[in-house]
Amino acid sequence: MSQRDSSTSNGEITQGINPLGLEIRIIPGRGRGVFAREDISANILLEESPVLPLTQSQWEEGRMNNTILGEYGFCWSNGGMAIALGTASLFNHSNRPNVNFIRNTKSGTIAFRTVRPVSAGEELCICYSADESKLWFRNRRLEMESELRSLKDIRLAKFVTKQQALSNDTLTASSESGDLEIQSPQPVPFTHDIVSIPKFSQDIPTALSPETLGALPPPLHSTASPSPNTPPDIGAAALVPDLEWNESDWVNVSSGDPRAEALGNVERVRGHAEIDEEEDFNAFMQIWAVDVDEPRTTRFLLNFTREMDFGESSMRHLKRVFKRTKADGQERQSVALCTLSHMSKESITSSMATFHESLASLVPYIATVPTAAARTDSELKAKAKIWPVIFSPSQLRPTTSETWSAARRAWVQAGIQRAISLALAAKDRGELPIGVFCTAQPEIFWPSPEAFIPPTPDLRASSTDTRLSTAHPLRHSVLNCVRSIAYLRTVPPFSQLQPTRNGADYLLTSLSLFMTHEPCVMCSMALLHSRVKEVFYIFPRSRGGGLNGMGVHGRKDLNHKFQVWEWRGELEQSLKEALKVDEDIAI
Ligand SMILES: C[S@@+](CC[C@H](N)C(=O)[O-])C[C@H]1O[C@@H](n2cnc3c(N)ncnc32)[C@H](O)[C@@H]1O
Repeated sequence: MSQRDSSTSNGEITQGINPLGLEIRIIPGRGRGVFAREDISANILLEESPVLPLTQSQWEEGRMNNTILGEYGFCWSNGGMAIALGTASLFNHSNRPNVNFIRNTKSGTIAFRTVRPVSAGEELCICYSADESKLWFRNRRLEMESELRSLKDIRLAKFVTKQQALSNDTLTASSESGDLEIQSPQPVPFTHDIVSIPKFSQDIPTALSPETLGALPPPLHSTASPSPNTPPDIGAAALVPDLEWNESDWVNVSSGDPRAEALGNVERVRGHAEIDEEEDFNAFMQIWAVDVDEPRTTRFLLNFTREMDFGESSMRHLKRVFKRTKADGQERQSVALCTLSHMSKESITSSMATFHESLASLVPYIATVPTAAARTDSELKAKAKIWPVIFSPSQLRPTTSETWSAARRAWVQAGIQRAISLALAAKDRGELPIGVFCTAQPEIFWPSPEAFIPPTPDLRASSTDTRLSTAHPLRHSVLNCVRSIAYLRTVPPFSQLQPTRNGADYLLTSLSLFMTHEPCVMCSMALLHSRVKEVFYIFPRSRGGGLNGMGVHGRKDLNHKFQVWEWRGELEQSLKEALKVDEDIAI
């Protein structure tokens, strides 16, 4: 860390007054730290610090994490943060702390107690987090180390002068052999000569303009009139003439309707994340738990778990208390505490003892519990035998459209038919027979507003593949469609709409896409970046597909997920032949 100036004008460190005579000292690489001047026994109250509590919105809106206060905040109630006043706010972190802290949100104080005997001269440390990845100063150090490593690589690539190589040698040696536990690397000397950045040639335009970008044809679903300067379709987005999109095709189809009989269903294409999630639903994890015979003790324990901030997200599905009947007919209550990585057994034991004497004799043990909530009655019963969990039927994902209303299935079929018409029209023009139709889901099908950003109404685009006519390898139908929607959003009426929510006017946010063919990996990623809501396609690819193949739509390591459905309706053989694409060309 950068060393904070904590000394007075005459160079001495400012010492607070405290009954135990704790001393503040500067430690290289850590700033200030608090030290014991004398031996201190275990379980001694070092300080009861009053705090400055800040609500979650005060903390976030004030961007406190980006200020110096971000390094001093303690998690507080309701997502808020608190700054402890007093010497205790200078306790550094150790993963084997000798000091424990208990927050009391009612009195607005934090009590700091020794967890074991501390010798004179020892630094007093608390544990900021058992999860190393949450220690911001460690992350900073790792970043600096990686910068050092890349400097070394550059040097090996002979981009650095002999003199610079010497200075880097010194740096690298100190970072590799130094005490990485606490030492930050020395600052890296800045040199302009390590890599030379090529300058842009004068020929490259510095600003993008309509001339350099090329213009698009007029939007087909908007009332905007073409600008007189707009050249005819140059194939940039290949908007095709708008076909009739007639609500009456689907809106009145009800289950008794003979038209409903002829509707094809769609089946969910599950990505990797959904498959993993399914496995998680039947998996188990381990937590710390304690057994209690006295209901009164359970109440103290529940207060303790609240004070300790044990509301971890990975345990929200678990009921905190598991009531069991012992062989002698007496009731025993098992209480879930926290995950194994959240806190060590020793820290829990000492914290319980500090919290209340009735908890001092409890011994945490490892309990095996379900990793997820129950989605069905039978899951609820089966999991309750291991550890009771909450009931969450909404997490049961439909795998087919069989349970959807006839109108919704008719809407899907209309979208699919539209994509087929587009593909056939493209084939007539000598293009690959691939069609895409993008539209907003009608309001009657919207899920609950909290779970969904409402789509821009009436925003639609139809597109086809234009790789052949433009001799442009990137003019895939999906990319053309994304380009069209991007353009439509820049012209009236869509450019004049106020987004209902932040991000609601971003590309394909909450829109649905109907396609004849499963998109390739590039197009699947474009859909992901565009925030599409759902994709329906007819033909999976045998290889190179981004959805059925690579599962791009459901990866945990990507920042957006969307649903994918394969259409399983009847298609005439002649139509299948007409829509065949040579995957060697089209991938
Ligand atoms: C709450 S403050 C502790 C007091 C701080 N050392 C000071 O001088 O004000 C937290 C900051 O101390 C530093 N720190 C705490 N524990 C550390 C450790 N184990 N190793 C390196 N730096 C540490 C980090 O810069 C962290 O952001």
